[in-house]
Amino acid sequence: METGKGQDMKVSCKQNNRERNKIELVTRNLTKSFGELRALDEVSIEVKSCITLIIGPNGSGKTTLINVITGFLGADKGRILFGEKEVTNLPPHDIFKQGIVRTFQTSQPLLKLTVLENLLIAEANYGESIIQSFKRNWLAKEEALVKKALSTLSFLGIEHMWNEPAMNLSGGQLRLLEIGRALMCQAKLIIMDEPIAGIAPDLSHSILKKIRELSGRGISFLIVEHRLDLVLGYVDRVYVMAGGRIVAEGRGKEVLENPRVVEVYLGDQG
Ligand SMILES: Nc1ncnc2c1ncn2[C@@H]1O[C@H](COP(=O)(O)OP(=O)(O)OP(=O)(O)O)[C@@H](O)[C@H]1O
Repeated sequence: METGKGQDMKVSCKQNNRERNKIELVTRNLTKSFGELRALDEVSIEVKSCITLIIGPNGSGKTTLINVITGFLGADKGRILFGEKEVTNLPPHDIFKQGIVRTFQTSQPLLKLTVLENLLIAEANYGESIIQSFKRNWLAKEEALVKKALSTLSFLGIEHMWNEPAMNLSGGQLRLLEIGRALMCQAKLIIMDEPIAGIAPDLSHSILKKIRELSGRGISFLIVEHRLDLVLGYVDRVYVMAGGRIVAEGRGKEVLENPRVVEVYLGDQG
């Protein structure tokens, strides 16, 4: 990994409180409708440089929020700021270039590539400047890139699989690979939709621990996850959505004590 950019996996750089409270991403009154349905209704959140979790019953607007933040859907109203920069309704590739990286399930063609190739491709996709510098000094660049990829795999604990087709990885290892691909893209904020869905508890805890460690090294996370029993112990801030609105917010497990949260979840079961 590159040194001095907060992503060197060998360097411990625990954040102080002020850094952890730095606001990375802000949404202000974000609104999105599908026909008559208001999927997002004046959603205002602050994602600080830590782990922020969004929870809520099915259909409450969590994925729509992620889609609008990452430019996959346009907002009807409202603003999104990343650092000082306005990113509202920018196309996905421009939002990606700002350092907001969304993880996706590894696609079918990528599953045929090796684990290492998956990381190298992620970095190569990062933008023209890298491709240009690659042309200028390709050997040194390639060496550095492979070193960075192997270091990332080692941090994630899947370095022994480097030469295996990604399709040979377990579900949990694939999630780690998705994180690895985001790290190769110099992500400042990683957005993950259900990172531990369908993963056994032991491996889920391993994934969440890695996320926690990365957060301590300056990478922010915005996570949507339904498995509250597993995830709540790892996050710093929780927003609860229902009917397209933020109905509660709090720190970790304490949010579940909020009567409004109990109400929306009980309503979901009924
Ligand atoms: N492309 C779309 N066209 C029409 N309606 C949509 C579209 N995408 C989402 N919706 C609707 O918007 C509402 C919010 O959906 P969204 O997927 O954001 O909820 P969610 O909280 O992510 O749900 P889940 O936890 O089940 O994934 C739902 O009523 C959904 O049916």
